[in-house]
Formats: sequence, structure tokens, C-alpha cells
Amino acid sequence: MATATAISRSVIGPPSARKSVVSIPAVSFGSTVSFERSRAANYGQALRLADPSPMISALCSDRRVGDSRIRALVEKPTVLVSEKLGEAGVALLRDFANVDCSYNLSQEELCSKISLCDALIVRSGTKVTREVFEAARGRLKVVGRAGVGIDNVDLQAATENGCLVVNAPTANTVAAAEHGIALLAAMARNIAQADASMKTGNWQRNKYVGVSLVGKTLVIMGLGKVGSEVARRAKGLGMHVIGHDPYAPADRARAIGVELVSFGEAISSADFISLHMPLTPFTSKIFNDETFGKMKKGVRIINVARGGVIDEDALLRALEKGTVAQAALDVFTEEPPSKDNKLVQHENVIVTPHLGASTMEAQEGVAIEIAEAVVGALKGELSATAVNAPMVPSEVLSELAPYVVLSEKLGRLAVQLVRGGSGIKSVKVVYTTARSPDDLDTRILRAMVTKGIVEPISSVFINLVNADYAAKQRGLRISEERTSHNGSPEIPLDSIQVHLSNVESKFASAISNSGAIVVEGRVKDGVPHLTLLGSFSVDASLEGNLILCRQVDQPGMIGTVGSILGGSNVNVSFMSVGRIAPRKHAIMAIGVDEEPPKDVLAKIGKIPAVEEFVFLEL
Ligand SMILES: NC(=O)c1ccc[n+]([C@@H]2O[C@H](COP(=O)([O-])OP(=O)(O)OC[C@H]3O[C@@H](n4cnc5c(N)ncnc54)[C@H](O)[C@@H]3O)[C@@H](O)[C@H]2O)c1
Ligand SMILES: O=C(O)[C@H](O)COP(=O)(O)O
Repeated sequence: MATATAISRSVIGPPSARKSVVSIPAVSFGSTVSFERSRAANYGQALRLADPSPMISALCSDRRVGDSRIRALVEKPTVLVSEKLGEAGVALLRDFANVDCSYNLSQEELCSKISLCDALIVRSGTKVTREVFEAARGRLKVVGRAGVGIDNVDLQAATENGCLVVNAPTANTVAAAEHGIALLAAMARNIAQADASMKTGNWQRNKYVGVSLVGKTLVIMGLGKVGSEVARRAKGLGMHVIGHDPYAPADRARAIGVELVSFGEAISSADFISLHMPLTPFTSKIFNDETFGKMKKGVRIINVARGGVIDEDALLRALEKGTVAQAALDVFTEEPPSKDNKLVQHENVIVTPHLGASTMEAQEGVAIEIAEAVVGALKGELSATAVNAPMVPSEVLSELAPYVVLSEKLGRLAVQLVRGGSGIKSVKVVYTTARSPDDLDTRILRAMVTKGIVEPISSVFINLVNADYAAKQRGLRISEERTSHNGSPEIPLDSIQVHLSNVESKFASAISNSGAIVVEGRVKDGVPHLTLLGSFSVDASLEGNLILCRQVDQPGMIGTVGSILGGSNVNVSFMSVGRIAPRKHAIMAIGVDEEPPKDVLAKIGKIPAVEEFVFLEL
């Protein structure tokens, strides 16, 4: 007696495709007989409507927000803007989303609002902590940082929660560089102190004698975007500019005429040091008692990067000793610093309240850059400024789109065939392709296989951001292999196979000669098809619900099963039979619009020629 097991889960396939059932005559394909109420054309359209890009699948098919991708697209998403954002950016957001501009939220208020938001836009003043991601309960899909530094966003927590983080890395570069130069000149000529003195009625020409810049050695620490712009400007002021950056390409440094030197050489030869590196565990407090001790006496320091790269207590000591003559600080370990902060009060220190990016032009630019990135991500496009997701160029993504759908379906199908045993530990994905490895980026395919496997058996949802992390968390080893194919490299892939090793199957025919569950699929006319199950060739379009039967191949089987289903008002969308040889075993794949009642499935199991069967939701 054959048995059937149904795994129930919300169907996330395109509903409009499932509704568009069209009757067309049976078509024969060699050894595979296919009674296909083909929905290929409609499916393509439905796919575009319901799933306009693979990232929608990656970012929006979150079971926790409901089972309809269409609803997610039709309803406007909500974007919370928690810090002042340029009007042009807000207007861009409003065209696409409901925008809630709520500034100065406490951490508690942010956590309570966030579960109603699909995106959050911040500057450096909002701490997007693990607590915030957890409070979002899976709804938050993207955090946009309207600026460069993402040290106020817990990237690990974002990744674990499948939330994309994007930033706006270029629009404030010039503003930050200009602020650095402004601080450099203002510090050297005591502008701030002299101004404050005059405003209290003094005229102290002798007290505020400055130092000249021309001919002095300026060290740029971090020759990235801002550092390079500062270097160019400082050269224009006649300074001798050198740099330290372990990761900067030497040709970039050469192009702007900056010699790259070691950290030790940099700090010991500088008259001025301008900081432009990010705050990382490695750069945290990199300027400390020891490093200040190695500097030339009377060095002057400008920081428009991040406060945390300086040990502020050590800087105060260095200022007291005179090792550091002056400092100009735009950024602080704690922002805002306390009112009695000794650095802020120090007469040889000039300060600004993190104004590096604050020009009208930069803020408009940053606002537009981040609004476009966030809207793009919510629409399902991959952002060029994603911080915590692998970058897949959009042209690669669009040609792989049908294979992305196929990968997820194959994963989903394979996992539903598992009976239990010792759990799924090892997954192999085999790509048959005419392309060389350099020409086929499979990261998104691997992520979607992982999504297909993990989502039906867990409470996590998977997207491109967290797929590898989620697999690792579950102890799932996903390996990839390529098999060469003699076809045209114009077509990215011939087929994709998913192998699950060391598992028992509830449908024995899915086990191949190697002992693994093997499912293989191809894209036909843009539609994902199952083409191999274990050792059986089949041809079933992978959408909606599927009944797979292994039977003794004999006339009348299609009619018998069809009339059981029809008699119970279960609409069949296609039937396809794959055989080993005539009158031996065959696999019949039956697409049904809805899950048949249990007694109907039982009737199929009781057909004498049916050896086993399984009901699957894709
Ligand atoms: N004050 C502001 O308002 C303001 C505005 C813009 C940027 N920033 C900050 O300025 C910094 C630089 O921004 P960017 O856009 O130029 O970034 P960037 O990524 O283009 O450049 C950073 C550079 O630092 C280098 N670097 C990394 N570790 C280093 C180390 N240990 N020693 C020396 N160099 C190291 C990197 O190789 C890179 O070239 C960031 O911290 C950013 O947050 C501040
Ligand atoms: O990293 C940045 O982009 C700057 O520090 C600017 O930060 P802000 O957006 O808070 O001004």
C-alpha cells in the first residue's frame, strides 16, 4: 500500500499563475508523456507581477509578513527616517513608500516603531543595535545609512536577521574633505580661539600667532575617498603630503602624488596628521599613549573620521605634555560629548559637532543616494552600496532570474522528500553549464537553494543576506560542483541538481544510485521544470502543488488518477509521466491547483499499480 504525506506550508508561488489554468491538448515528448495545461506564457507574466526580481524573492518572501508576494508589492512599504534627511531624498521616498520622519527617538521609541517599518534611514546619530533588529520581528528589510560610516549599525545582527544594510558612500566625500581642510587651516591660524576672544571684547594679536602650512609634512591616515581629496587639496596649499594605508592601491596613491609609508614612519615624520580611516576593531584607539609618544613634538592632529580611533584620555595627556601642540576634532568617542569634556574645553583644541558631511550640497546628495538605494532594495533590486550582502551585478542577476526561482523550488522540493533520519547535513548543488567558472556567479543560486531547504523546516526566513549564515547556524554544509556542458555559453545553465546525502526519503524513488535524494531542474521557456528525480526522468513544471506517484507503467493510469481527482473537484493543471522503459516503473507528476483532501490522496494510494506517492507544495 502506498502512503502519502502532505507537508503544509503557506504557498508563496505566484497566485495569479495558479489561477490561470488553460486547457490544451496533450503533448508527447519522447519517453516523457506530458499532459500539460501549460501556463508557461502566463507564468512568465505572473512572475514579473508577483516577483519582479530575484531580490523580491530574497527580501520579500518572508513568511512572517504573510504568504502573498503580490500584497507586499501592492501595499506601500513604510520607511522610517530617524534623522534629518535632505528634502529631495524624502520626496523620492514618498513616491514609493509611506514615510515617517520621526527624529530624536529614544532607543525604546525606535524599538517600538520598528516592527511597523520595512526600511529605516539613519545618519550617525541613531544606534541600530541588535535590540532594534530583534524588535523589528522580521519586517525590517533594509537599513539605509545616509552617509559613509556604518559603525552605528550592528551589521552582524542585521545579517542574522536577513536585513540588508546600504550606505551612501560618495555624496559627502568632498564635504568631509573640505571640512578637514577648514579645520587644518583654522587650527594652524587659531581662528576659533581668536574669534571667541574678539567676541568677548579682546584684541590679542600676539597671543594668536599661528604656524604656516607651506612646506610642512601632512600625513594622511587612510587614503580612501576622503583622504585622497584632502591630499589633493593639501598639495595645493604647498604641503608635503605622505600617506599611510595598508590597503590602498599603490597606483591610486601615485596618481595623486602621495607616497605611502609605514605607520611608524608616518607618525614620526608628521607635522600634521589627518585621520581618514574607518573605525574598526583594528583602528579602535590606534592613537594612544604609545603612538603619541612616537610622534614629533608639536605635531597637530585633525580628526574628521571617527572619535574612537583616538584614545581621548591619551590625547589629553599628549596635549598637556606638548607632544601634541593642537588638535582639531569633528568626531568623538561619545557623541555628543559631555559638557565638561576636557578635550572640548582645551584651549589648544578646536571642535565642531560632527559637521564633516553637513553642507547643503552633500546632504541633498546623500539623501538622494540613500533614498534611491533603499527604494531599489525594497523593489528587489540589488544595491551597488550593499554593505552586508554579496554583490551580484544587475546584468548577472537578470540573466539568472529564472534559475533563481528554479534553485529555490528544487531546494523546497528536495527537503519535502526527506523523511527524517539523522537530519540534513550535507547538500551538494551541481550546475551543468557551458560557461567557465569566471562567467557564472552562483552565489545567489546557492542562497536560493538554501532558502528552499531551510525555510520549510524552520522559523527563519532566508535571503541573499543571511543564507550562508543561516546554513552555517544549522550545521548545513552546502558544496557546489560544476559539470561542463557542450551547449552554448549564451545560456547560463543547462541544469541544476540538488543532492541531499545521508537522509531517508519518504519517496524512495527520489533516491539515486549514489544513495542521495537527487532532484534536477531546468528552465524551459522561462519556467522552472523538474527533469530528474532520483534515477527517473520526469518533466513537471515546478509551480503550485505536485503529486508524485511511482507506478507500474501501464495503460489507463493517467485516466484513473485524473478521474479520482476530477471526481473530487480537484483541478489538474498538468500530468506528466517519465518512464525507465515501457511497462516498467514510471513516475507520474500531477500538478493540482489545491491540496486534495486526505481521502482523495488515499484513493490514489489504493490504485493497485501505484507503488508510492507523495504530495508536495512548491
Ligand atoms: N566627519 C564626518 O562627517 C565624516 C564624513 C564622511 C566620512 N567620514 C568618515 O571618514 C572615514 C573615511 O571615509 P571614506 O569615505 O574616505 O572611506 P573609505 O573607505 O573610502 O576610506 C577609508 C580608507 O581607510 C583605509 N584604512 C583602513 N584601515 C586602515 C588602517 N588601519 N590604517 C590606515 N588606513 C586604513 C582603507 O584602506 C581606506 O582606503 C570614515 O570613518 C567615515 O565614516 C566622516
Ligand atoms: O560617516 C559619515 O558619512 C559621516 O560621519 C557623516 O555622518 P552624518 O551623516 O551623521 O553627518
